[in-house]
Amino acid sequence: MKLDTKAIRYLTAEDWRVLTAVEMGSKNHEVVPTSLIAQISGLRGGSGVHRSISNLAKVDLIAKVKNAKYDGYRLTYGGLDYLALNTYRKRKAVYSVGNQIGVGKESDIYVVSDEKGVQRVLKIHRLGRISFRTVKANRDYLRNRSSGSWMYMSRLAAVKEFTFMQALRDNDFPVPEPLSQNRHTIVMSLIDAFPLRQISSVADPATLYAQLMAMILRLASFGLIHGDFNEFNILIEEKPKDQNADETKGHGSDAVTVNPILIDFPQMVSIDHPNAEMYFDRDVNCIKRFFERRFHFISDESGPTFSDARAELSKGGLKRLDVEVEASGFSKKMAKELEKYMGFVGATGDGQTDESQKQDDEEADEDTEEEDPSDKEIKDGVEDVSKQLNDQHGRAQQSSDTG
Ligand SMILES: Nc1ncnc2c1ncn2[C@@H]1O[C@H](COP(=O)(O)OP(=O)(O)OP(=O)(O)O)[C@@H](O)[C@H]1O
Repeated sequence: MKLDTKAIRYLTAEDWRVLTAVEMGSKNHEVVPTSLIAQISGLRGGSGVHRSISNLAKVDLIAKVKNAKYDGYRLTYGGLDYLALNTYRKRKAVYSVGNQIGVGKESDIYVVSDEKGVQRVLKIHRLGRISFRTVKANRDYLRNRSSGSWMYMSRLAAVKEFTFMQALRDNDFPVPEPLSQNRHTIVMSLIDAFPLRQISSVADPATLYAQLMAMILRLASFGLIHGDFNEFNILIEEKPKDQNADETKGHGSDAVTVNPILIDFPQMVSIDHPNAEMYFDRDVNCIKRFFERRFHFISDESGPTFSDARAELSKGGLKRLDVEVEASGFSKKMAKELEKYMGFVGATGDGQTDESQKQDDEEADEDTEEEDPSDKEIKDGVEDVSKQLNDQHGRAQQSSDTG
């Protein structure tokens, strides 16, 4: 679905209250009865509630659902988008929404501006929008999920991305600046660069290759494995070597430095994760394979191994970011829930070969029974996340399940 902001300026204060009420009601009702919407919004009795409900339904921010027992409404992704945008507007994080610049498998990327006209990136997570082609085993499971459970998973993905981006940025990793997070979305700085995937040649592949391998190892030294390190998730920023250099020298091989920027880490895991070694090797091999195919570059060295990664970690002296993120907003419980989902959709990264995809599908198959989250779990989860989101600023949560 597309983000269509046309209707946003026509919503009245009452419409916003009703939209918020539908969201709140969704926490424990898959279909929110009209009477509950009226009650939560505090607009009881007047014709206002009904007018707002019909306004919101007309522009698809809520949708009418006929239940066996009663009729009611559910929030749509459009409604959730509007609520997030309204929060950003109040926080002065986003003033206007511009063009869509990216469509990921499960996200939409927009350029937005703040009040001063500074451009930023709004990333909207849309889990559940997977390509059913790639999902063999769990097709029915996925189709039968309620929209609320997708929204919940999308929130988890946004919280994960924001928490990791903050931790990485704080430790001088080249990632966009995380600016704000709300619901299923994040706002980050705009990187003026192309994905590695779109780059047909580089002046010095050996240097870029070494930079990328060093980044994989440096992540490990902080306790992290990326898990999806590939040409889609790395932007290549080219900067003149000497900012004051004479422009007439042009941008030949000596005139630019090449900075890889990591923009996406949907599968980042701890180096202590049971599959850490597999993820690590896959990251290394992804880059090797890409450099060979695209730049016909083969390194003399075999590339870092998982024991190199472990050795980096045991040098010590650095923070354990895998532990830090758990304490600062993305708990182990949230990680597990998101991982379950990833297992279901076989969402194992852009850079994977068919073979490993097949393997993952088989693994997901075996786990089907056990991994079906109940409605209760989903509801509890929604509450957890709302709490997390409310608490997010400035508080390092003591997670009870860090052990
Ligand atoms: N901060 C940013 N600055 C500039 N461009 C960005 C930024 N973030 C994302 N993009 C653009 O949007 C595209 C998709 O972004 P991203 O990889 O984060 O989405 P995704 O849904 O995770 O994609 P997929 O799962 O298909 O890899 C990127 O390839 C890039 O071109």
